Amino acid sequence: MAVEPLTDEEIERGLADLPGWSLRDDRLVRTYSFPGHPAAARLVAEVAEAQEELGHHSDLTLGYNKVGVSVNTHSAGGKVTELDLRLARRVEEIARVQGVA
Ligand SMILES: C[C@H](O)[C@H](O)[C@H]1CNC2=NC(N)=NC(=O)C2=N1
Repeated sequence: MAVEPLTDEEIERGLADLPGWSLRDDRLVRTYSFPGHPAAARLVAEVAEAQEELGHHSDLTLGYNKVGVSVNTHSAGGKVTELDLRLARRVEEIARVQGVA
C-alpha cells in the first residue's frame, strides 16, 4: 500500500490519543510493564496476530517483564504514517484488555 509520511503536526495529533506513546527517531514507540514474563509474552503473541491481520508489523522486544513496541513504515522510507498510528491504536486496545494500559 502506498502511504505518505505524516507531518510532525499530524503525528502529534495522533499521539494525543495514545498516552504512553512517543515519537523517537522517526518511530512510534511505547514500553509496557507486566507482573512477570509469561504475561509480557502474551502481549507479544496477541500483537503478532493483530499485526498479521493488519499487514503491518512493529519491532517487538520481549524482556523479563517489559515489552517494547517500535514501528514505522518501511515502504514510506522508514517514516511514520497513518498505518503506524492504526497499529499503535490496536496495540493499545490489546494492552487495555490485558490490563497494562
Ligand atoms: C507486503 C506487506 O504487506 C508489506 O511488506 C508490509 C508488511 N509489514 C510492514 N510493516 C511495516 N512496519 N512497514 C511496512 O512497510 C510493511 N510492509
